[in-house]
Amino acid sequence: MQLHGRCSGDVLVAEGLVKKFKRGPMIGPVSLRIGPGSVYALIGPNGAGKTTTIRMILGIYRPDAGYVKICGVDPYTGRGAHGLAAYVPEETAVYPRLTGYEHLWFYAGLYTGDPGETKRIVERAAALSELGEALTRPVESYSKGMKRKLLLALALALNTPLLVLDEPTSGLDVYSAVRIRQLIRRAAEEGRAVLVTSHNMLEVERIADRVAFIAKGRIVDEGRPDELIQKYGARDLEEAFVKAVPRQRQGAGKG
Ligand SMILES: Nc1ncnc2c1ncn2[C@@H]1O[C@H](COP(=O)(O)OP(=O)(O)OP(=O)(O)O)[C@@H](O)[C@H]1O
Repeated sequence: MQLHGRCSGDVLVAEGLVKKFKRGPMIGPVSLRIGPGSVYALIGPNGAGKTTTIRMILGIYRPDAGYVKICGVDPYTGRGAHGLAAYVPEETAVYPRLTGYEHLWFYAGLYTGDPGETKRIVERAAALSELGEALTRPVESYSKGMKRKLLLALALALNTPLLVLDEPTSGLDVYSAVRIRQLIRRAAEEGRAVLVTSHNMLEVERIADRVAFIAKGRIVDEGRPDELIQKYGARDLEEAFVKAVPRQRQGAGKG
């Protein structure tokens, strides 16, 4: 597998990102960087601002302050950003009437205009999904976990420098979760930069090279899992997180 030579230096640079919701809290400022070959985990309580941060990074929300560069390109203005990031949101959105294969062809075709490359992505995603014959059935017949596996397999099969996975293993059975974690590590070994959110601390300890604790819309601490565990005198990352983010600092604050 070819490394992602399209980026020199960090794949993702996010600097001082702020989002102020009209009727809601202020998220940020948030800054983070992810280099090629690295898995970066955002950990935080419900409502801390993880998904909002991801949406700003991907150009879905325009930040009120700060900037994002993916391989040097601003994803909001869009010019040259196509094909730089693959994203699996927390809520799995699929077209119910399309079969699994039709989904793969549709999204792979959006990613690349090249028919040969589209076919390679579809074949790779089909194999990674392990959905077998089910890929010929409409997605409305899939379980929640099967839909998730389909979209994860597609994102893993795309050759984007940045891979963003919002709670990737949520709702997956143990075997599938173990496999997805292996595939996330493999994606990093292939040179991709991976941004994940997770509420599963054991998972984060296993897959992440760096971790950020986020609370009330801000990054409270950041480092390698072992560094954070040591810094907080904790037995594991879960304990370090609970020490770093006391309960009253959980959700995002009002702007
Ligand atoms: N479109 C919106 N309008 C107003 N407020 C919003 C909007 N989207 C998110 N928020 C608020 O911003 C805060 C952060 O939400 P966000 O979805 O980023 O949290 P999260 O860390 O991803 O949470 P979870 O772990 O529950 O998925 C919450 O208080 C949420 O209510």
